This record gives sequence, structure tokens and C-alpha cells, in this order.
Amino acid sequence: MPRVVIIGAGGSGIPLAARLGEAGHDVVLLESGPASPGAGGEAWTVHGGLPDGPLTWTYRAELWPGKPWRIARGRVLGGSMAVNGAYFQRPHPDDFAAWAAVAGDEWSYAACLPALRRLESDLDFPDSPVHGWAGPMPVRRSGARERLTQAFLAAAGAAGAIIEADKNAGGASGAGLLPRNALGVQRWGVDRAYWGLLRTAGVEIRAGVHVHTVRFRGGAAIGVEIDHGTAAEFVPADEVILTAGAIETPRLLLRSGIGDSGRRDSSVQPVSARRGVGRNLSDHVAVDVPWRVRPDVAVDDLPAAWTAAWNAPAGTVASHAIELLFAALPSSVIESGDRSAGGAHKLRVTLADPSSRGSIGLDRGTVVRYGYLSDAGEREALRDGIRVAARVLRASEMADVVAAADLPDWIDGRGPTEPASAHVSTALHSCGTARMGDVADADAVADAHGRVYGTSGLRIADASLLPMVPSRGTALTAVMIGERIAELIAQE
Ligand SMILES: Cc1cc2nc3c(=O)[nH]c(=O)nc-3n(C[C@H](O)[C@H](O)[C@H](O)COP(=O)(O)OP(=O)(O)OC[C@H]3O[C@@H](n4cnc5c(N)ncnc54)[C@H](O)[C@@H]3O)c2cc1C
Repeated sequence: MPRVVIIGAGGSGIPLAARLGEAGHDVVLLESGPASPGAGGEAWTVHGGLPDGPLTWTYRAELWPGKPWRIARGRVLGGSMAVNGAYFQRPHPDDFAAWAAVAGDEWSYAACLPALRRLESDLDFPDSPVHGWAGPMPVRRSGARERLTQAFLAAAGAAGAIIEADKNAGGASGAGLLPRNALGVQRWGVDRAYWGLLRTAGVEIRAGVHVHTVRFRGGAAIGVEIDHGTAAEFVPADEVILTAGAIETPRLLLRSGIGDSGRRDSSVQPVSARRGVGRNLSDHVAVDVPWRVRPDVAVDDLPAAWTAAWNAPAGTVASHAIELLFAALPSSVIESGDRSAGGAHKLRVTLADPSSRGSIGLDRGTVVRYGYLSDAGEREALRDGIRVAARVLRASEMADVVAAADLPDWIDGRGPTEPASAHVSTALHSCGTARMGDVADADAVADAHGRVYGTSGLRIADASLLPMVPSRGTALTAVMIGERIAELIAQE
């Protein structure tokens, strides 16, 4: 069997490595961060995923020109899934339809459903025909008896949301409990979930090694160069697969001579001039609407940060699709990991189907330029989303839990650019930076199997491939991509 070297042990890389190993490939998985399964902490905190943490990459970013920001991604076995918020929603069938329109039927909902089922054990719906019951990722919904969450769902229903019993069933979008990859307080990232499979499949894992470039002979990838600081090490491969995430995968390509001449590293031999490398960054802009729980309401000692969401399709509450993400714990608790921290809760409003696109660069300064809200229709849609959040928070169904006097003035204003721009951020769901598509499509970097155009023996298998971000969080999508590319390789 050929020797496959996979770069990046995150949401996509670990499932891919495990499945290729199971299929008998000789697999080496290289990870820049340390090998500490479960190192990122518990599922109700994202403390481990904040900038400057010991297990993160920290980048300078720009939400739109002139609006600086800083972001983090996981740098540890498990990648960003080892430090994330642990909500685990499937993409909607409409998201698959949009991907398939660009990349072909191999990315339709029907084609991807076996991978969706194989990756999970849905502990709430084990008998459902659309769910799996024997996969590595445990899926569970919490908040069914939690007072704040139930008030939010009732208010969303009163504001017009369809109530979804199972947000991962692929039905009409609406409001419901969030599926999560956690058991009690324990986050169950890919590092934990696939650990047994990785071991039995004989995958060789090397952590703490940073891959600098892919090396080529002619247009064929022959291995990778590891940067040890003072020395370099060459790791030979029959095939190299990039699963370094939507920021580092395009940067690796640009460092290795793949991309257009203005973007790629000019000091290396050009390999392929596909101009889509580092462009087409698609992510969710977010506005956090702060609100306070009435002083007489006790907040439950919940295992979850985010417990429920309302996914409103385009044309229902705004011209774009909107997600309202409900946190049943105060933000400072979620971000500090300190249960005794008090403060405001946040209802997160995101633009779920953005048309704005950003870019990733090799620059030493600003690496990620999101290019958010470049279009007036998006700004208006986000304002509409904030107005819906205000309606939900002021609904009679929430009156027993929300201290109405503590809602910010700007939710009725003209935001988000003013005065609410101080509350705008990113949901950290980056996709699309080396996207799939037809070879004749000048912006496509890879085919539907992730094979990079203009090369042989080089493939991409992470969210960089997606033509656009799904209308939900991206963690489950990342795992599915790893599973799906393993299936597509088996069919070649
Ligand atoms: C703080 C945070 C919270 C989030 N919360 C949620 C959530 O609750 N729900 C949700 O659906 N989504 C969430 N997301 C998004 C989700 O976690 C990601 O979409 C998903 O993890 C992406 O998987 P990936 O494999 O593409 O990248 P990652 O999981 O980031 O993995 C990439 C891996 O590659 C490694 N790597 C990169 N470059 C190199 C190199 N040159 N050499 C060797 N190794 C390298 C990295 O260290 C990393 O381990 C969150 C993201 C963040 C950052």
C-alpha cells in the first residue's frame, strides 16, 4: 500500500488518517502541536481556544478593511475541535446542494449521508434511519430541562420559528436543542473519539512537528519538509494530504509554490498557478447581543455553553439566512472557564449564508482578511437578525428570565456598523480557501476528490475545499470531509 503523509491532526485529519489506516494504507499523521488527547479542557468552556493560549495558533486578522481583530485556532492533537464550543450540527441538505452545484454530485446530501452516519453515535436518536449508532463521535443534546433554554425556544416559536425535534435530521430549518459532541462535561473531540481507531489502524502519529513545505519532483509531490528550527527533515511520501485547516492549508500551498504569482512565496519554484489558493474565504460574521438573567433566577450548573439555536432560512426573518445561537451560561464563564464568574449572557446573531469573501495571506502582519459585510444587503440582513434577537429577548416567554432593563440600546439602532460594531466578531468557521470545482473553473484549486490541479500525489481534505461555508457550525462538516475523502480515495 502507498505511504500517505497527512498534515494536520484536526477535525478532518484525524478521521481521514483513521479510515485510510483501517483500509490498509501506510499512514503517517504529522501535527504541529503537542499530542495530548483531551488537553483542551471541558466542553462548557472555550478558554483553551482563545488567542495566545498554549494550545493555539494566534493570528492577526481584519474583519473588514480598517477593523483589526485577533483569532485563535487549535494547535494540538484534535486541532480546533480540542478547544472548541462542542456544538456539533450537520450541514443542512441545502448546504450540500450548494456545494454539489459547484463541485458535483459527490458532495450532494444523498452521497454524503453514509459518511454523516458513519462518523457518529447519536445517543438521542439511535433508531433514526438518518443517524448512526456505532460511529466514533458521540452526539447528545442538553438543555431539555433547562429553564433559560426552554424560554428561548418558546420565544423563538412565538416569533415564528418552526420547532425542530432533531436539528441533525435534515428537515425544515427552525429552532431546537443543539446536538453536541460531549458526554457530560467532557468534550469528545476527534482526538478522543478516533483514538482507538487510530491505534488499531496502525497510524503513525508524530506530534510537535511543523511542516514547512511540500516537496515536488516535476509536478509530483514526493514528500514534505519538516521545520525543526535549526534543521530541516524530509519525510518521503507517495501521497501528501493537507488537513491543516482553512488558514494553514492555503498557506502551506503558497509556501510550496502553488497559487498565483502575487501570493505564493516568490523564492520557491512555481508548481501550479491556481489563483484560488488563499482566496474565497467564507465565514460567519457574528454579533453578540448581551443580556442579563433576572437576579432572582438561578443559572443551572450546565455541562454546555451553547444549548439551542434558531436557524432561519433566507427570506424568513431577513434576506439572508440568520442563526441565533443561544448560550445558557454567561460569556465570562464560557471564556474564562471559571464557574463563579458572573456577568452577561450573549445571544449570538450570525449571517449564515454570507456572500462576502475574504482571503488568507503569507504576510507577517495581517494573515486573515475576512472581508465581512462588503455588501449593503448583508448589513441590512444582519440588522434584521439583531431586531429578531431583540424580539426574542423581549418576548413574554422570556419575561421570567430576562432582566429587560439590561438590554443594550443599540439593538433598536442602526447597527451593526454603528453603533453596534464594537460587538461584531467572527464565528471562526473558515472555509473555502482552496476550493473544489471543475478544472475549467479558474478559481477551483482541486477536484471533487481533493486532488490539487496541476500536481499529482497532492490532495486537500479539509474545509478549505468547500465552495462556501455551511449555514451551521463547521466542526461536524470538518469530520465529515475527512470521512468522505477516505471513501472517495477507496473508490479510485
Ligand atoms: C475557538 C473555536 C471554537 C469553535 N467552536 C465551534 C463549535 O462549537 N462548533 C462548531 O461546529 N465549530 C466550531 N469551531 C470550528 C471548528 O472547530 C473547525 O471548523 C474545525 O475544527 C476545522 O477542522 P480542520 O481539520 O479544518 O482544522 P483544525 O481542527 O483547526 O485542525 C488543523 C490542524 O492542523 C495542524 N497544522 C496546521 N498547520 C500545520 C503544519 N504546517 N504542520 C503540522 N500541523 C499543522 C494544526 O495544529 C491543527 O491541529 C470553532 C473553532 C474555534 C477556533
